[in-house]
Amino acid sequence: MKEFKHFINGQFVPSSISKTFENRCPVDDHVIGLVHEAGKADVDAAVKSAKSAMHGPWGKFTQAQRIQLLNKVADRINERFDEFLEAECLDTGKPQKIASHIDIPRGAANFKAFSETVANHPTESFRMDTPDGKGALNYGHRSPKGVIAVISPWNLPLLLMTWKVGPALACGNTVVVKPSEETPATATLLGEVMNECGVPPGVYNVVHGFGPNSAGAYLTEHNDVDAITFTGETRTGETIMRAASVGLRNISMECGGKNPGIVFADCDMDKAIEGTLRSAFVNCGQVCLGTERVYVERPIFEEFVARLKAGAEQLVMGRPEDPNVDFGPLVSHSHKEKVLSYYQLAVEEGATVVTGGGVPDMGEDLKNGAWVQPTIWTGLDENARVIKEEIFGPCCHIRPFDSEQEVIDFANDTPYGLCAAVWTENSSRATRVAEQMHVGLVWVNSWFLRDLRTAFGGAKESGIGREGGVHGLEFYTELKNICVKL
Ligand SMILES: NC(=O)c1ccc[n+]([C@@H]2O[C@H](COP(=O)([O-])OP(=O)(O)OC[C@H]3O[C@@H](n4cnc5c(N)ncnc54)[C@H](O)[C@@H]3O)[C@@H](O)[C@H]2O)c1
Ligand SMILES: O=C/C=C/C=C(\O)C(=O)O
Repeated sequence: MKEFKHFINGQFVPSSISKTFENRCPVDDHVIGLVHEAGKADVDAAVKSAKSAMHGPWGKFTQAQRIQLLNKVADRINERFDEFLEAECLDTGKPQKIASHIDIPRGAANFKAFSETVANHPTESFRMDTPDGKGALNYGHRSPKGVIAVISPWNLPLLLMTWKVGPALACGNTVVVKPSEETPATATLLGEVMNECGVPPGVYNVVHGFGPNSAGAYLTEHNDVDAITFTGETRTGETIMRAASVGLRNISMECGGKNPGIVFADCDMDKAIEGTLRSAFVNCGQVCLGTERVYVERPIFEEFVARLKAGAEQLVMGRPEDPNVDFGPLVSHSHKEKVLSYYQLAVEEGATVVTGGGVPDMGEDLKNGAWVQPTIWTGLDENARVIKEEIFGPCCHIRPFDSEQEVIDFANDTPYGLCAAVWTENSSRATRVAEQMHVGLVWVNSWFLRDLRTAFGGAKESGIGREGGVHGLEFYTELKNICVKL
């Protein structure tokens, strides 16, 4: 039986409390392996090793040396691409067709992109006058924060974890990663890659386990953790912020969303349908940036609903390794129960089910998997819970609108503020609407088109802070002003 151990100080180590839990594949519920659960002592050891590594060879590396090493890590992920792909798809059930284009290449790219940013970013400098006429020179100096705790979710495990580990290491920090209990595999595999590339022991550590009273809580409450970067649910983010308040440790929060898609009658209909289909259903709807509320201008409403329904019904479900498959199961049975409870609630709240709404018949072979149907609703009131709460499944509600102001109000009427997609061929309108969205990211005539140099993060309950490009430097480094009297 495969075992997923902690990776501490360059070594794979078992649970100090001799506890393991099963890692199951959501495609058919088979057991992939046993995950070692961290006790407090394991987390202590990981944090200690990360702290010591700051004072070892890693702490003395030049920026160029660090960058060279991280480029090597990226290359090695690509060399072991098939292993990462298989591990990610077993854990999540997602189609290889998707993970081979998104998760694994981005997992590697995250190490290169942030190295480049750090290498090429200037620090500020201000020359000032002084009464003696000789002046003074101020300049900014960035140093690593220290030990960064990385708490990551299960939906894009390698991508979202390396999106934080890449910049953290590029800036010279060390990390302790707590991957989601649902998806321990790729974070563990990355430990092997770190060793193969010669990354010093203690720079990258992984502890496995759950949130409350387990690895997640032990790590975020640990005194020697200098800053915490988190991606996951907003309510979990609140708990982590409370933990971070002790010792006034910095946080970066990327949380939930209930993102609107706004489709104007003057859109390119083919593009809007293709983009909305992806934004609602890719990764079985388990993307924080996904669209769960679609607003369509009334003249094209009927046609849009019919075409989105046709597209949803053409999605091919099946095993990850089948190249024709574009739709996998949800990540787990507990998540399936949550999503199905919203499918039921939608009907209770008065929705018309346009397509889906239940569990597909996947045949004998896959009957134990966490499968649900892609689902589209119409007819709900804007105050319905299904319109207000993040479901994180392959579903969306479509509502007609009559004016630009009306749809802006609908779109913003949510506690979340992660992203929005606007579909129109009128560029003035696109800009006008985009600027009025209370979110961190807007896509016009596209969705999930990512340039790693740009700011990424959410407004309102979708997050605090921005990562990406130079923006991550604010979080991953301590900026010091040095004033030199001339
Ligand atoms: N904004 C973004 O960039 C972004 C990206 C992806 C996912 N998400 C959000 O993530 C959620 C789905 O992921 P999830 O279900 O894994 O989220 P989650 O909040 O349940 O778990 C995320 C991580 O936090 C850990 N955790 C849970 N409780 C904890 C605690 N008390 N202390 C410390 N750690 C704890 C979990 O073990 C896991 O590793 C959705 O809400 C989605 O919108 C946001
Ligand atoms: O589920 C959320 C997806 C987030 C994507 C990114 O953070 C990214 O592309 O960098």
